[in-house]
Amino acid sequence: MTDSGRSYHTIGDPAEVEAETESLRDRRAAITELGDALRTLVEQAAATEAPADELRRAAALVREATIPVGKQQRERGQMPTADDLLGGVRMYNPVCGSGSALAPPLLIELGAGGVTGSCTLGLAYEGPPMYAHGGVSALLLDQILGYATSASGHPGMTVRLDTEYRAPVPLQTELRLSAEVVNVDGRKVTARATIATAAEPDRELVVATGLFIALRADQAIRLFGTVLHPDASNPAVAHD
Ligand SMILES: CCCCCCCCCC(=O)SCCNC(=O)CCNC(=O)[C@H](O)C(C)(C)COP(=O)(O)OP(=O)(O)OC[C@H]1O[C@@H](n2cnc3c(N)ncnc32)[C@H](O)[C@@H]1OP(=O)(O)O
Repeated sequence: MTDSGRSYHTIGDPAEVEAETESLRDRRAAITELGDALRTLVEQAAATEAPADELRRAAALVREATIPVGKQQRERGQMPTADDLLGGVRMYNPVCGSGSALAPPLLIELGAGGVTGSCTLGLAYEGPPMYAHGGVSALLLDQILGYATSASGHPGMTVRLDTEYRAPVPLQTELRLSAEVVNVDGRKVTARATIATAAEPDRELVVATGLFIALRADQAIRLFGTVLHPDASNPAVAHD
């Protein structure tokens, strides 16, 4: 989602996302700046035909860059301080996070009947020559399916992802994704998502159906422990 220069993984009305302090805003902007630089590096490294000495020079520069970035590292059980889990801000989400070198990033918008997404995949995501790796398509689809279930008020975890690859997904081409919830059966939520190109949005290249399960409180505690702090206000936890 982007507004006033922000570009990071968030869901919901930005006005409802917790008020950003000036320093948090600045830190998120810096995380996005680093993410942009990393994505450029990853893409150029996947496309480079530079000679060996230039590549070794680049490797030395990158190793140098890891020194300031590596100084203060969080551990697995700690959320990034720039994140707002319940507000939906996940700076390093590998699909949408503006701080992630892995994320295209996929930009997601909430609509009336579901969610839509857009991104362009570079050569770093290549599977078959000129086309996206099938696992990358599944990654994008799982994410947008998760958004659709959350946006419908039924967040959960993916337990099943059926993916039908009808045609290859072209690289360096603007893509359109969409997802909507098609069934809610207690804690089980089914959603459908598609990938198409922006030029031909009705031609479904990849179609996925995802089954999501809302976690019981005991499951959330077992899986996420102190990271999630499950309580009555946590919408990801089913209370039955
Ligand atoms: C901010 C918003 C954006 C968020 C985007 C996120 C998108 C990304 C989403 C993900 O990638 S989540 C990560 C990948 N998923 C996982 O790691 C989940 C791994 N699975 C589990 O940990 C457990 O399956 C889980 C805790 C979710 C559920 O526990 P159980 O497997 O014990 O299931 P449970 O006993 O609670 O069963 C609930 C119902 O689901 C059914 N079920 C569970 N797994 C199933 C399955 N694989 N296929 C079909 N049905 C399944 C189960 O049969 C049962 O049906 P009934 O109520 O009719 O008896």
